[in-house]
Amino acid sequence: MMESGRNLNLQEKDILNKVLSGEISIRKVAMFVEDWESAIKIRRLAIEELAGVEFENIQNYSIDTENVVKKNTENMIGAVQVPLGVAGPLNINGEYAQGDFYIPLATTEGALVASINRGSSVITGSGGANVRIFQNSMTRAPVFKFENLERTKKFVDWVKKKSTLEKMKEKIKESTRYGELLNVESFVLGNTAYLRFGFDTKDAMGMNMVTLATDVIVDLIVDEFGADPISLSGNMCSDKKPAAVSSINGRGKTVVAEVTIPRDTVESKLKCTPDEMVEVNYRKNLLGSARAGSLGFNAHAANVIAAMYIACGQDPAHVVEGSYTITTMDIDKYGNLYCTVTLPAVAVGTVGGGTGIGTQRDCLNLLGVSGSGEKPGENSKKLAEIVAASVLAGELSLIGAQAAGHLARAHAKLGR
Ligand SMILES: CC(C)(COP(=O)([O-])OP(=O)([O-])OC[C@H]1O[C@@H](n2cnc3c(N)ncnc32)[C@H](O)[C@@H]1OP(=O)([O-])[O-])[C@@H](O)C(=O)NCCC(=O)NCCSC(=O)C[C@@](C)(O)CC(=O)[O-]
Ligand SMILES: NC(=O)C1=CN([C@@H]2O[C@H](COP(=O)(O)OP(=O)(O)OC[C@H]3O[C@@H](n4cnc5c(N)ncnc54)[C@H](OP(=O)(O)O)[C@@H]3O)[C@@H](O)[C@H]2O)C=CC1
Repeated sequence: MMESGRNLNLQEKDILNKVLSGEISIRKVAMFVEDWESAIKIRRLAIEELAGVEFENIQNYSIDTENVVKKNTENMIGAVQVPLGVAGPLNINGEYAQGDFYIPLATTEGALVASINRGSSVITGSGGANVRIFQNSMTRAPVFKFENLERTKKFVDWVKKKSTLEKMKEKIKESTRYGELLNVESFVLGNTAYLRFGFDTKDAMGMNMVTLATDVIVDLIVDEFGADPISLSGNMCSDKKPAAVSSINGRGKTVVAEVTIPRDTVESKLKCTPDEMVEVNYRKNLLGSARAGSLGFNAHAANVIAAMYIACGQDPAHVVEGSYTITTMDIDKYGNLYCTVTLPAVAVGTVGGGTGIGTQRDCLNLLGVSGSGEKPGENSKKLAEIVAASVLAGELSLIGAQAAGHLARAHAKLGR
């Protein structure tokens, strides 16, 4: 356990004083000390002085800071901890995820882990969740401006040519070993054109990878067509913002999970009937979301996705895309409950980003997906399937609780 305390050597004291006097900026502390731990300690003590607070906890952590300060977190001063719960076993019959899984959930919302645990037990007792990935394409969309419509049209026609796509595919080899350009779609608004590039990023979630790859493609476009690039990201991607384009066309992995739950299991485990659940799903998730103008038609996909993403070192901002989830519930011909969740945009990786940090790596290891897959891409697909099955568990339990009239009771008992 790292506890870099308040003891400073003479050199560190001198630098702290210079930070406090404004001679050295917080950002540049690392340039004046021998190791990154000293820099973290000096910054934290400086912030204590400047803000008039005394930290009691953030200095205690087990993170290997060398990699974190280089790759993840600028101006590091410590770490916050999020409690980790586990749900499961959750039985999954996916193409990549097969068998029983224990789901790591980093959350402070009482009743959430219990809910996913209940959903997992219902799914596992019903023979498991079937899961399939229907699309795999991480997007980045630069924006270009043209002097007039004629030139805009010429640009879009040029982009459509097979030979242009081939050149772009070749060009990105300058920037990535694993990334592959799959396709490009053009969107026009007046004299502005957006190119929405789709990439296979293998085991990386891929946003850094595709940003760098798109940058070299933009160089090619400038050289070969002479277009005026306005921004490397023009929001048609659409990264970390709710957008119909990502919900409809998909972004990252598009994943669907299904389960059929026997009527008596619904009654004994979820304390309601399949018919009551279908009614709640229809009037709440479908009609209620439509009336609200929502892009998501689910109960709390974001809850499950946030807890898993934080546990597994994913970028939590991509919870936005996770919330496009659509939940369906029907009664099959035997009177059992048939439930599906469709997640159009799951942005997950098992290499890069926060996946290398020790505690997050432990969670990925728990799921058997840390690092590169045996065949690159297999681990991130397995993780995406596990995320979808976990969302299915969360939907079943919460809709069950609302159908049984247990939502408030559960949160009164477990959440306060
Ligand atoms: C809380 C339960 C699960 C109780 O559910 P229950 O059926 O009354 O509890 P039970 O004691 O009969 O236990 C049934 C199973 O639940 C699990 N379970 C039960 N308790 C625990 C526990 N302490 N720790 C771990 N697992 C637990 C466990 O799997 C257990 O099976 P067993 O192990 O006994 O064979 C249920 O009422 C429930 O799921 N409620 C919904 C809670 C929920 O999903 N909250 C999520 C947050 S809500 C929110 O943020 C979004 C919202 C609501 O605003 C969105 C919207 O608009 O809808
Ligand atoms: N830059 C941006 O605009 C944005 C960045 N982010 C951040 O980006 C980070 C995630 O980006 P991401 O690109 O996933 O991660 P990294 O930038 O960490 O890149 C992943 C690296 O892993 C290498 N790699 C090794 N093995 C594999 C494998 N099996 N499959 C794929 N790649 C492999 C790739 O090499 P190579 O490239 O040579 O193939 C790549 O360089 C997160 O920290 C996130 O917060 C989020 C949103 C936007």
